[in-house]
Amino acid sequence: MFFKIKSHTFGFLFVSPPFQPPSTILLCVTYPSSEHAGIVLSCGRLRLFRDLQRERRESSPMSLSKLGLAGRRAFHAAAPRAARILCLDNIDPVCVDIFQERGHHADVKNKLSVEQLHGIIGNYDGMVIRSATKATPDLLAKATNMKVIGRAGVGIDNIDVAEATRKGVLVMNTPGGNTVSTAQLAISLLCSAARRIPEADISMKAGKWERKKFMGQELKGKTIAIVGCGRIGQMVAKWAQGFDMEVIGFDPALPKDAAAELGIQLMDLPDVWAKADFITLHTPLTPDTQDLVNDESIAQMKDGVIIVNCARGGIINEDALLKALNSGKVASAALDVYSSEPPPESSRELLQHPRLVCTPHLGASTEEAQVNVARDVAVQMCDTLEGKAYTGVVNVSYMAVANEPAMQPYMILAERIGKMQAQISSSKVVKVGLRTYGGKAANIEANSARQVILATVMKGLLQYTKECKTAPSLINSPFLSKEMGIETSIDDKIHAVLVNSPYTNVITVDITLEDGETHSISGSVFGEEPNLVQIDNHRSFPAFKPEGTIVMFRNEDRAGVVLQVLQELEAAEVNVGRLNVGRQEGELALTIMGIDGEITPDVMSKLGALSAVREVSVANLSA
Ligand SMILES: NC(=O)C1=CN([C@@H]2O[C@H](COP(=O)(O)OP(=O)(O)OC[C@H]3O[C@@H](n4cnc5c(N)ncnc54)[C@H](O)[C@@H]3O)[C@@H](O)[C@H]2O)C=CC1
Ligand SMILES: O=C(O)C(=O)COP(=O)(O)O
Repeated sequence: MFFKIKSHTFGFLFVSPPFQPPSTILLCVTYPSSEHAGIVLSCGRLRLFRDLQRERRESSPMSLSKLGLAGRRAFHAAAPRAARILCLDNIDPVCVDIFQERGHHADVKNKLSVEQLHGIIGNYDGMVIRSATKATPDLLAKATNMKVIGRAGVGIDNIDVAEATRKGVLVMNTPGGNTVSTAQLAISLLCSAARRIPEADISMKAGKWERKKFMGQELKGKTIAIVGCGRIGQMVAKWAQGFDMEVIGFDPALPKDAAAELGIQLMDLPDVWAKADFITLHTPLTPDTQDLVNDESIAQMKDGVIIVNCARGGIINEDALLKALNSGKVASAALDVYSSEPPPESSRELLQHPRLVCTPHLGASTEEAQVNVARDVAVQMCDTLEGKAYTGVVNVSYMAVANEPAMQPYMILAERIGKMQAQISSSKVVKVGLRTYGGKAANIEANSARQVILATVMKGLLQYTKECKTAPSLINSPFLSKEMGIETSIDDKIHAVLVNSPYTNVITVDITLEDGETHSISGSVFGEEPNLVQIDNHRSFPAFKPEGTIVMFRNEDRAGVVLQVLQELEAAEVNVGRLNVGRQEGELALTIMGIDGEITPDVMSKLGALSAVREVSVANLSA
């Protein structure tokens, strides 16, 4: 292989792509300007570069900074060094201190109307909220600079996560910081309901002394059901065991043996309802948990059951609960959360029910929990805005992998293959299949790496898909692809043509067009340098750097055909900087050239009109 050639006039010239010395070569130096467009032709016969690619390059002079960091670029380049953060919902001051220490600007606004919030949200790169602010599609539409929403707490049901994802906004929460406080409130409410403390308190304050009226019950020996055995549920389980309660539970994500180690006997919901003396809810509010406690489930419960909800309003159907309290089926209930907060006037009957204990969403309202979540959210958001870590991100699982330096060349390659696939396709792409193979510094066969690569391919592809109305990013491209009905898949098998190839890593992107046509492009990273190594089933395809504007066509493999193309380009003052030809016995050749600047549709039609040339396409692969 030639990498550089000594020239008396120019010193060392780097040869790019690396050039395998054939029997005869003709070397000429051209000027990369339109003034000298086509000067290569004046040197006469051009010996075409062929079969260069099947050689591994273990090192490359190209640096990552020269390549540009695709992953970081996708999220951070647009973020200013000093981000502007809006802190809402009475967040603890430690949050602002951390943003300021880290060189960011934080504004605290605790009394904004929805209109006022809509008016200013566009100025901010980040927003910190608790449960009061609703991140609705309307708000997100106005949050044109938003990069990350930080929930200082656990529940994200007040954030339209799908819409945030579509807009390329990361959503993060801070689970853990308020676990102890919320579990403590759940146990407090349990005890309050079991011993009727609030009722007795009201009676005493009314000047009464009613010792017989408030008979309660012991927790010892009773069965408590934990629905949702995550952080809070597990802590409640541990403390309930301290009261000598028998703990049963339901959580589809918790393995049975892990539950057994925690002393929780897992069972299906109908058994949970039937066996429990006390039920405490600790799931997020999701379509699965909405109205989980309803007329039907209450009917399956023991008479006199006590229900506690410190998780989310909406998990209990409030009408069903009121009926059950009135009938005595539910002996008492304790609520910290409501389907609408603050609860409307229509909830009065429930809230004033003598056997309902209620608190105004206080689970996380302790000094300790508020400092914890405010500190965690600020650190997490700073780390993310600075591209250092992605802790707590709930809507995109692969950001940390996308940020690894070793992934950057693969992401550049993936994005450019995606761009190329979209631009050379004659109709809409309906399916995209990814195959990855090998990798050294980065294991591109790992599931998370494949997700990053696929998202990056789709980011590039959607940029050139006219049906895509939202700017694609690493964050939203999987979501947008799904929304646009583009089916994506990951396959383990290497492309048939590349079996036994010497490449140590390969990314292949197979696409299917709406008319059923299929295309495949493979690339490989040599050292840190992305290269295209395969297009469709073309054997002996020359490695080609996917950069700048490239023109590609199939042509009859005979003297003068490429020359005709070059002459057309010369006439249009288009300078050809790179040119490779892949040949295949008895078939059309595949010519790929890198040109300076743009090529007009008119010139493209002229190339297309050449009788020995077929399927001319152009792709802009600039960063
Ligand atoms: N009242 C308050 O101030 C607070 C309320 N919360 C609420 O508590 C919830 C739980 O918080 P953490 O324990 O920290 O979250 P977590 O994520 O650690 O635990 C939630 C558990 O619920 C389980 N789950 C999900 N869907 C389920 C279903 N359909 N049935 C049964 N289990 C299901 C999950 O597998 C997970 O184990 C939060 O989502 C939030 O809504 C959290 C903090 C404070
Ligand atoms: O963390 C949660 O999910 C909570 O519900 C706490 O809500 P808050 O931050 O106190 O409004």
